Amino acid sequence: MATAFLAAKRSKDPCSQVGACIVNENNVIVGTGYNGMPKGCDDDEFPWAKKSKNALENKYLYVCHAEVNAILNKNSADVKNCTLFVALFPCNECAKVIIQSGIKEVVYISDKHAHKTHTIASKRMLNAAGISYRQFIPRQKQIVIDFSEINWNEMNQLPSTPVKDINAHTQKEKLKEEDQGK
Ligand SMILES: Nc1nc(=O)n([C@H]2C[C@H](O)[C@@H](COP(=O)(O)O)O2)cc1CO
Ligand SMILES: [Zn+2]
Repeated sequence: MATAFLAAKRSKDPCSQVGACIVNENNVIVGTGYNGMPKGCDDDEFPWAKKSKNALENKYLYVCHAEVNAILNKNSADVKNCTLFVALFPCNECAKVIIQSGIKEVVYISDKHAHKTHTIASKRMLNAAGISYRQFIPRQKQIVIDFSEINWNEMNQLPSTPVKDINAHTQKEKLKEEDQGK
């Protein structure tokens, strides 16, 4: 799921950055994706608006959802029996592609559009197709990516800035727990 969230960071959608990550039966990542305009449709030229009276000036007719991009980006022959990790519950259009692609499980974090028709239709199709879905409850609220970590051993010291300390602390706690056989 963290990989899905990392992929989301690449999205140019100013409102909702959504990421998806597909893993195979051995939990190996076979595809990632995020919501964005189709290839050749410049992210800076196509509209990101949501509420223009002219539907052609809103993003919805153009944007490719994270789930579909992750499936299309797969580096394996297919995604049969794979699990899709995605930040938001898939819409009806993505559900169709998920079903047709052979993905067998969807793991999501937020179902904030549960009341909307596209989610209700999505669940109806996923249920009918026998695709399971479950909510992911993260054990930790955040993971900090610290590029300087790679030099820790070399420097033979722990980082000193507050952001780095979050990682240092987590790392130290983890090592302590491992030592204690937890
Ligand atoms: N499961 C999803 N995957 C996605 O990639 N998206 C994308 C489509 C839009 O770019 C954005 C939703 O825009 P907004 O209505 O929250 O401003 O997130 C949305 C959903 C929700 O169904
Ligand atoms: Zn969708």
